[in-house]
Amino acid sequence: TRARVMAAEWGYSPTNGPDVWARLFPQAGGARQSPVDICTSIASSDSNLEMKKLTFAYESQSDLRILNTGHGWKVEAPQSGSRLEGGPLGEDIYQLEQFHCHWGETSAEGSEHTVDGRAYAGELHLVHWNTTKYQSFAEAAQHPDGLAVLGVFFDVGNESNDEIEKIVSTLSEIKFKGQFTDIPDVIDPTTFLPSGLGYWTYLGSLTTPPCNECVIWIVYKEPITVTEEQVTYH
Ligand SMILES: NS(=O)(=O)c1ccc(NCc2ccco2)cc1
Ligand SMILES: [Zn+2]
Repeated sequence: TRARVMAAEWGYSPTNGPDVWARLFPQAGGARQSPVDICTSIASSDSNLEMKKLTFAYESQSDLRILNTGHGWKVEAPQSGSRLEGGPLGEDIYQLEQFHCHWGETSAEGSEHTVDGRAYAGELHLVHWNTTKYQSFAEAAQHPDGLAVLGVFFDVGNESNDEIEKIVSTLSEIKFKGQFTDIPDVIDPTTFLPSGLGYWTYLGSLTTPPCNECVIWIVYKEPITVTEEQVTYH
């Protein structure tokens, strides 16, 4: 049926894009949908967040599987030894499940969140789930505090990012949606994070179908620098 075809083919065109996602993914019409435009003038600084520092600890992994999602790349990186906690996350521990990026046709746009109306060239998402309260990623994605996603903006500059290079250097092997390959290099997700650890946080959702309203968003203020080649389709 049309419903099945639609569910398989959500995208970003006028006929299958965000404006019609709610027809098949009811949560897309909800009250806490992501992405949002971050208006820095009304973002309030919350003293308790400073009290309880956000801390993270990741493992380095090799032979991670990278998938062409049709909208960018996704690296499956379940890390039982990883921990994200503190800041807006209360007393719960969140564990890394995967990381992926959103980018555009040109480096003029591509990020999902915008800051005072400004889009960045792209955006990296490190997706974590609440292992204190839930038994699996899929279960956590059904609850308002189930996931925590770290967002890092990509700024285009002259220096390439060595860790991102390890990832995008494999894309020539997975030119088509659904293809995957293994990244031989050792990847340490810590290296994706900017040096300045200031962030904005809000309660939101998955930014793509099924658009579950289950994400505590933590978006770093400082972008990381990548080259044009590292953040555009080619
Ligand atoms: N861009 S994002 O970080 O908000 C994001 C978007 C979609 C998923 N999908 C993973 C999923 C959860 C339940 C069913 O499928 C995961 C993360
Ligand atoms: Zn994402």
